[in-house]
Amino acid sequence: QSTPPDDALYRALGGTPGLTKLMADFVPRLAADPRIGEFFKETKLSELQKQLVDQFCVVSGGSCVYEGETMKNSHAEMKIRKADFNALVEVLQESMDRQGIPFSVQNRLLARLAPMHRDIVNTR
Ligand code: HEM
Repeated sequence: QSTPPDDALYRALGGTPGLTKLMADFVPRLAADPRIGEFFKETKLSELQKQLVDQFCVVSGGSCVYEGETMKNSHAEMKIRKADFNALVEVLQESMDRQGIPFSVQNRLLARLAPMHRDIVNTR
């Protein structure tokens, strides 16, 4: 018998409805960000938004299926610096603030995203 997934963080984020609202705010802000908006100029934002909802659901312990690419493959063609990664995290924090997500919940999510920098940041 397998242990049930710990979905406490997923629930604290408001489940799929909460994540859907969060990404609806976050993705347009990313695309408009003066520091990193340029990266997204060829991106179909509605598709990215959907992939992010699924990915954040999985990362936070919800029972979703993420069908997108690995972080390594999806970012390989872009030259992403640590500063770009940090800028994205800042925009995400702004969006989480706007959704009223408590700071402790924000930090639990960010702790699960942080290790992804190894696959995403590929340029000095
Ligand atoms: C924790 C940090 C990040 C996470 C969790 C993340 C997650 C994702 C996901 C799930 C996708 C979709 C992959 C797919 O459709 O198969 C994606 C695509 C993309 N990411 Fe990230 N990403 C992160 C950081 C960054 C950073 C720092 C940049 C650039 C500043 C960036 C730029 C992009 C772009 C431009 C695409 C779309 C590629 C396309 O048009 O198909 N990402 N990311």
